[in-house]
Amino acid sequence: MEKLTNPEINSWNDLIVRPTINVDDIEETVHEIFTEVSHKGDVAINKYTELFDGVQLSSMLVCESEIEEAIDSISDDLKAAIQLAKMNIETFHAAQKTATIKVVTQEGVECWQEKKPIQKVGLYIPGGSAPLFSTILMLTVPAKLAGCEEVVLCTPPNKEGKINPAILYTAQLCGVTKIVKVGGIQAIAGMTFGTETVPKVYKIFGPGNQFVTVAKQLATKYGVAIDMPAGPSELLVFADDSANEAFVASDLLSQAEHGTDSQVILVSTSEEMIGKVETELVAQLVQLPRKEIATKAIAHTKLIYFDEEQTALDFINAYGPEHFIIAAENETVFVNGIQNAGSVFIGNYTPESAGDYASGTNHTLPTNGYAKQYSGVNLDSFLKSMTFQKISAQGIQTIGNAIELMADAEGLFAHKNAVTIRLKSLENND
Ligand SMILES: NC(=O)c1ccc[n+]([C@@H]2O[C@H](COP(=O)([O-])OP(=O)(O)OC[C@H]3O[C@@H](n4cnc5c(N)ncnc54)[C@H](O)[C@@H]3O)[C@@H](O)[C@H]2O)c1
Ligand SMILES: N[C@H](CO)Cc1c[nH]c[nH+]1
Ligand SMILES: [Zn+2]
Repeated sequence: MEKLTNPEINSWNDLIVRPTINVDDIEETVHEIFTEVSHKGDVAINKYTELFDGVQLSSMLVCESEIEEAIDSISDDLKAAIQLAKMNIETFHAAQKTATIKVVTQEGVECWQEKKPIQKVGLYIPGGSAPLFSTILMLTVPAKLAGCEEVVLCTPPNKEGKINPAILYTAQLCGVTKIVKVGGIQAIAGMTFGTETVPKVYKIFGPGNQFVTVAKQLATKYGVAIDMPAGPSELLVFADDSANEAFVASDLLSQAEHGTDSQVILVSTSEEMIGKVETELVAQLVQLPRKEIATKAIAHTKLIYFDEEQTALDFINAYGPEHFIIAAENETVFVNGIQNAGSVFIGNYTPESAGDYASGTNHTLPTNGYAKQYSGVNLDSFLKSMTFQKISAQGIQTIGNAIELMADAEGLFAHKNAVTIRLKSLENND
């Protein structure tokens, strides 16, 4: 952990760098695997599953009996919890539906915009260090609400070639019909190029480690869209003296336990609170089953003191955290002033875990500062906006001359002529 006091603005660029592996090294591996999967399909996928996941699979596809077995093995309490979360996520995402926008811009010129589902989508569900079945809810619920026709789910198998039962239960609950046992770069490559078993999709969604995130970014070069770079988890908490240090430490550890490359940061205008949280972190850390992972993540934690709330807020906006918790007396300043964050959690009783699982918001969010330009997954992520227009004879007479003049000025005669020919035809009929 590093403690900093009023860091100068010219040092912020260094402070906001995430503890990630060198992307250049990963890029080389990603390129290699993409090339091989594009040429050899399933053979290449199986090779990399054996290499990275340590298992040789007889079939990549999850079969019906595996799903039935999984359903039987999940407790009723867990099933009820998953169903409650699904209901809240559905309620929140269904409310994001918008009506068609229809406007008559000039008499006889009618324009409208409608949303259409992306027909084929691929969902990546992380499974390397923890089976994130909650991510299935976050991705399938909006995909189904949007009306996507083909939904394929990829997730890595364990060393026995199996998928965690909670992943299978949640997938069938959400109506996923194709579950492929493949993870990491090879999964993203499969959904990018299509193989004998993995369908090619139009857009890939979902979080993952740095290998997955770099692979998703490369997929865009091959014409596949992605939701956003959603890599190793991050949390930034602003806490003043009104915060509860035990709550703050528990939140920071909740994201630190995701992976050794997670980053959690505390920003405060109270030196006393920083000290209290530090003590709590040490006390709570030793009790965690995943303390080895969390300890490594906490090693790159920064505890930053600022004299002024406004400077603290400026720093937070420069950092652009995936998750931002506000535990402050003056919470409105932060709620109104935050510009760059994936998801915001307000007050002492809003743990980040609530958004991870069950409050209703989506947990697939931009990391590594991408909250400055990307939104988290939402209903619109699964839709495209299409525009339509219908112009009457009267309408083309109203705007035709403007089009002719503009086309002429751009030196595009054929554009101009497409209007002129119609105007002349109308004149001749008069
Ligand atoms: N930003 C978000 O919205 C969000 C949400 C949930 C989780 N996450 C993050 O997702 C990540 C999940 O990571 P994970 O590792 O547990 O699961 P994962 O499924 O993303 O990755 C596991 C796969 O990585 C591949 N792999 C492992 N080592 C490799 C190597 N050396 N070279 C090439 N490929 C390799 C393997 O194929 C393996 O199947 C965590 O970092 C977590 O913080 C982010
Ligand atoms: N915190 C993760 C997003 O960064 C999501 C998650 C899933 N399960 C638990 N947490
Ligand atoms: Zn989490």
